Amino acid sequence: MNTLTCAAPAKLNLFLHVVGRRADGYHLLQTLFRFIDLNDTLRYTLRADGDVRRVDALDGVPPEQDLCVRAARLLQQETGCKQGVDIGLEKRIPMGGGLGGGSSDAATTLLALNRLWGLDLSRERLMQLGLRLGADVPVFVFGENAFAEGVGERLQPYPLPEAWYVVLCPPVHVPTVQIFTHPELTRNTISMTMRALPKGPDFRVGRSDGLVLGNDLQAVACKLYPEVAEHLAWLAKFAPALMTGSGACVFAEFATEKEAQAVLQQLPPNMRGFVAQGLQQHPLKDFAVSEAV
Ligand SMILES: C[C@@](CO)(OP(=O)(O)O)[C@H](O)COP(=O)(O)OP(=O)(O)OC[C@H]1O[C@@H](n2ccc(N)nc2=O)[C@H](O)[C@@H]1O
Ligand SMILES: Nc1ncnc2c1ncn2[C@@H]1O[C@H](COP(=O)(O)OP(=O)(O)O)[C@@H](O)[C@H]1O
Repeated sequence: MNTLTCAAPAKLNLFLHVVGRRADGYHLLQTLFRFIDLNDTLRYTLRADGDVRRVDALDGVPPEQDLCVRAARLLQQETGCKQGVDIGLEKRIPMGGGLGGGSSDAATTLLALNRLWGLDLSRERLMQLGLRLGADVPVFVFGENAFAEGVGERLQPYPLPEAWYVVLCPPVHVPTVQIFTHPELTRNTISMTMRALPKGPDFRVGRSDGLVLGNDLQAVACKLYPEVAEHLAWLAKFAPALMTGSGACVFAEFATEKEAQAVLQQLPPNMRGFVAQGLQQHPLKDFAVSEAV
């Protein structure tokens, strides 16, 4: 086996609460991750000389900062592996939209090279390595829709119903760090247990009896980027609408693809968006093996 072609799916945060802050400044979150069927495609080809190379450029991301390259080099450092790889990336997930594309590319790289290089690291070990690359990486290695705590590394599977999403992409780039460091960010939402949430199959975005499940990063993002507020207001005419992650993308949930497409067709010409189906699990879920418990 010399090459592998693998998908890296996007995610939505179906809600996101900021419940505290760690001593190092990182924020403690509670969030619900859902994978969707918008993928980047990555192609890995073995190199015998030990080099890790991106074969096509990604706008605005120098190779040494590229999360795929960093993931591959981290694996080499940690395992002493002497093999290299050429990495091709077909980018479809909008960058900096809160859809987790960079993190997902990194997770897919860890999973794919673990196999291509024959490293045999466990899922848990790959998740630990992933966390060093970004707070969102572990869930993609975990491979299931999940309730996440901590900075996103404490994960419990959360099965979700079939659903379609209209996702709108406001034409702005929202830097994650700008939202998390904003003085007006609220950081004291009451923490809850997963048992307080509706049972997975009953979960509906914005319609969870008695519980307010929003995105605590949204108010600051809307203040700094009025385009985010405008896109939310348009989508909210059809169904409860929320921002994903630190933005800028916003989404609403629908029970059928037909309903979602009907909304997308009414999108004004100055707005961009797409329809995506919620996945039940990550396409590479079976690529890693968990440690025995
Ligand atoms: C907000 C979320 C929700 O899923 O998603 P995105 O909007 O990025 O998709 C994530 O927590 C983002 O995770 P990720 O994009 O991996 O962030 P990182 O690279 O680890 O962090 C970027 C910067 O954001 C701040 N940060 C990030 C995560 C966190 N829990 N607390 C923070 O304060 C830190 O200042 C950090 O330096
Ligand atoms: N392979 C990659 N794909 C996308 N972004 C990357 C990648 N490698 C590094 N980055 C950097 O990570 C930033 C965040 O990207 P991304 O994960 O797509 O968005 P978000 O964190 O908002 O979900 C990008 O703006 C880019 O500078």
